[in-house]
Amino acid sequence: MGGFSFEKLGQDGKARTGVIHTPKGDIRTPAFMPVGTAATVKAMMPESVAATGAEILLGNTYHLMLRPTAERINNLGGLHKFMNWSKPILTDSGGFQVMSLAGLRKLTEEGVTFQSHIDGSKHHLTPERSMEIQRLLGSDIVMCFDECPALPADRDRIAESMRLSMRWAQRSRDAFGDRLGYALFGIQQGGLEQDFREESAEALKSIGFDGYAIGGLAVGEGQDAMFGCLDFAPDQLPEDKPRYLMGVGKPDDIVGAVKRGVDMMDCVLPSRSGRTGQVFTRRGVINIKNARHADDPRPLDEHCTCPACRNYSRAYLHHVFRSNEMIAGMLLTWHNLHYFQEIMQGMRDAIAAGTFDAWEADFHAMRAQGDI
Ligand SMILES: CCOC(=O)Nc1nc2cc3nc(NC)[nH]c3cc2c(=O)[nH]1
Ligand SMILES: [Zn+2]
Repeated sequence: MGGFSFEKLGQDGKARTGVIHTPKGDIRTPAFMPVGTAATVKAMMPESVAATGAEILLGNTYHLMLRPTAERINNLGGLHKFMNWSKPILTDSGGFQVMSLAGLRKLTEEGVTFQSHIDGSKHHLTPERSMEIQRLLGSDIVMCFDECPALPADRDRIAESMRLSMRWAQRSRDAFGDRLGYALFGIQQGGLEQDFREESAEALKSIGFDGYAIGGLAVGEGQDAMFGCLDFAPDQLPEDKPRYLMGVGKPDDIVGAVKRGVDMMDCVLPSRSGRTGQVFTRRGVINIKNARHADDPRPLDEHCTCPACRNYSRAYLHHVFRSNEMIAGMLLTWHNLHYFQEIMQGMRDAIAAGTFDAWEADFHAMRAQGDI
């Protein structure tokens, strides 16, 4: 079984396209990862997720450690077998979700103690425990245990938090050890500050990782500030390793990030929106709940080849959504995930052909059109 490697196949400006080779399969980049929080991409069967074109999905350490626990999943053969997904899985380290979901948190040099949002039980996460949990799950791409500071934060707080994350990155690396075929990604922090981001990148490079994530963004700073940071942060990271931007995002966020050198992203948006009736299309967003769809015989998107667009009218989707039928979330999630993968495929092809700028112009022009 081979190891883990990143093969760059093309570049257009700062945008790159390539393949991440892993023992569980190849991941073509730029790649979008659906989020499978509780060992399921909500409202989707795993084979449906694969049918959308997804080649890797994300699992959440915080949720799985609380329920059903990493030990139970390990005893049952690991997360791939447990959730019937044989392709690569990336798991987060839990730090970000502890700070955003758990109760009664206490952050120290050692790690984080917190109360479960499910039953109030007390738990402790450290870099070492996070590595153990992700190993028990059988994760193919393991993330360092980090701390993501809530914005806005002053420079001293950002520097202090980043330096803690860098000490935790070293401890994560030491605890991860050498696991052939499995990857450990470091996470750059430093807020929107170019000097702190540089210091963080240097620290991560001196430790050495299989991939480098850009953390601390998509936390309310807004697209302009995020793109401003992405105008320099990816270039601070090794150019021969995958760059992963967490928690992004809307279609135009994704395009802007790839344009600036990002290779991988994850976001709950397409799946969560699918369940709330928000539909993403090449010409903009449709809110299927709106009464104006009640008699509309057209598909969501006449060019889309997903099951929702091939077999159902907007009128039907409006009806089942309004009736709170499960099929609504299933079909709208499937469409959104399919559309997000279509954006990624379009960018991979355009970067390989050296036509990214034209592709991007067309992407934005299509969305400018009014009523959809
Ligand atoms: C997914 C791997 O990330 C981690 O293990 N830590 C981490 N996760 C983040 C998730 C984020 N989601 C958003 N917006 C929706 N911003 C995020 C930042 C981080 C982060 O800094 N660090
Ligand atoms: Zn569709």
